[in-house]
Amino acid sequence: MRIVVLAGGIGGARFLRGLQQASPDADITVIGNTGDDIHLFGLKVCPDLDTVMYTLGGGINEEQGWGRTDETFHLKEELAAYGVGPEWFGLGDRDFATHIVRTQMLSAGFPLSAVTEALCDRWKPGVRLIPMSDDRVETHVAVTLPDSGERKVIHFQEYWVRLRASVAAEAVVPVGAEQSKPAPGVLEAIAEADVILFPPSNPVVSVGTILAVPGIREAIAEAGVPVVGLSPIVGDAPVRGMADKVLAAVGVESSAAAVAEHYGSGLLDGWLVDTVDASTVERVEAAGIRCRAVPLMMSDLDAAARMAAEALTLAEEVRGA
Ligand SMILES: O=c1nc2n(C[C@H](O)[C@H](O)[C@H](O)CO)c3cc(O)ccc3cc-2c(=O)[nH]1
Repeated sequence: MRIVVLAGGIGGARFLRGLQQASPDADITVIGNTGDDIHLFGLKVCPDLDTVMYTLGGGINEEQGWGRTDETFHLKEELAAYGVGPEWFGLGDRDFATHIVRTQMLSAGFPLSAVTEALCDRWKPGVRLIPMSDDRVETHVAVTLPDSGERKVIHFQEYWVRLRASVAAEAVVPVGAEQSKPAPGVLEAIAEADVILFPPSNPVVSVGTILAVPGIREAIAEAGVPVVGLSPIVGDAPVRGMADKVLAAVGVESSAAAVAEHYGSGLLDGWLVDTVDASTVERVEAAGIRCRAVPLMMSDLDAAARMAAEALTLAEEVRGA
C-alpha cells in the first residue's frame, strides 16, 4: 500500500513512527512542511524535516521531541560569547552538523529535495521524505507587542520559541508560498497514493502551509483516494504545541469539529476525533466527512500505532462506501 502523509514536526513524526509499526510493509512518502525553516548563523535550518528524519532515524531527543539525543551546546555558547545570537533558539552541536551539510549542498546548487535525500541516506528513516517545495517559503506571524504596542511581523520561530505564542497571532502568512512549486516527486506521490493521511499536526502552520503550495491541495482533492485526518485538538485544546493560537488567526475555533470543517469535505473524506469529543461526530458527518471517535493521545509508540491503524481502517471504510 502506498501512503502519503503531510507532516509537520513532533506530532507528525510520532504519528509516522506509529504508522510504520501499524503497517510495516507500506510504502510511505512524507511531504514535509518547510514553512518553519529559518536561516541562522548563515545556515539553513529545517526543523520539521529534521524532526521527522531524527525521530524515524533514531536520533531524536525523545523528551523534547526536537533536536538531537546526547546533545551539547558548545558552539552556541561560543557564538553567544561573541555576542552572536539569537540565544533563544536552541541549536546543539550535533544538530549544527546537519545544518552545515545542508547549507553546503544548497550553496553547491543542489535543491532542498536532493539535500534531504542525502541527509536521509545517513538516517534511513524508512520513509521517503520530500520537502513540500524546493522554493523558499517562510511562515511569518503578525503580532502586536504588549510592551511597545508596536505591530510587527515576525518569523514563525520567533513567535513560537521566543514568545511562546504568548501574544495573539493576528495573521499567519506563509511568505513565498504563492510563488512556490511542489518539489519533484510531491505531485507524483499524491497521484500514485492509495491513501493520504493528515496526522495530528498543526492545521495552520504545518498541514496548512503544505496545502498553501499551489497544486498540492488540488492534487489531493483530485487524487480519488481516501483522505483521512486525525484531530490535533482533543477536548478543545491542542494535544501539544499552541495550535489554538494560530487557529484563532485564521478564524477557526479550537475544536476537533471546527478543524475538520476548516479542511472541508472537498479535501477530507474521513476524520478521527478523540473519544472525549465523541459528541462532535455528528457535526463532522453533517459536514460530509465520515467521522469516528477513538483514543487520540499519542502517549507511546503502541498508542500511535493504534491511531494509525484506526486511520487506515477509516480509509478502507471510505473506500468501500
Ligand atoms: O521550543 C523550542 N523548539 C525548538 N525547536 C522546535 C521547533 O521550533 C518547533 O517545534 C517546530 O518548528 C514546530 O513544528 C527546534 C527544532 C529544531 O529542528 C532545531 C532547533 C530547535 C530549537 C527549539 C528551541 O530552542 N525551543
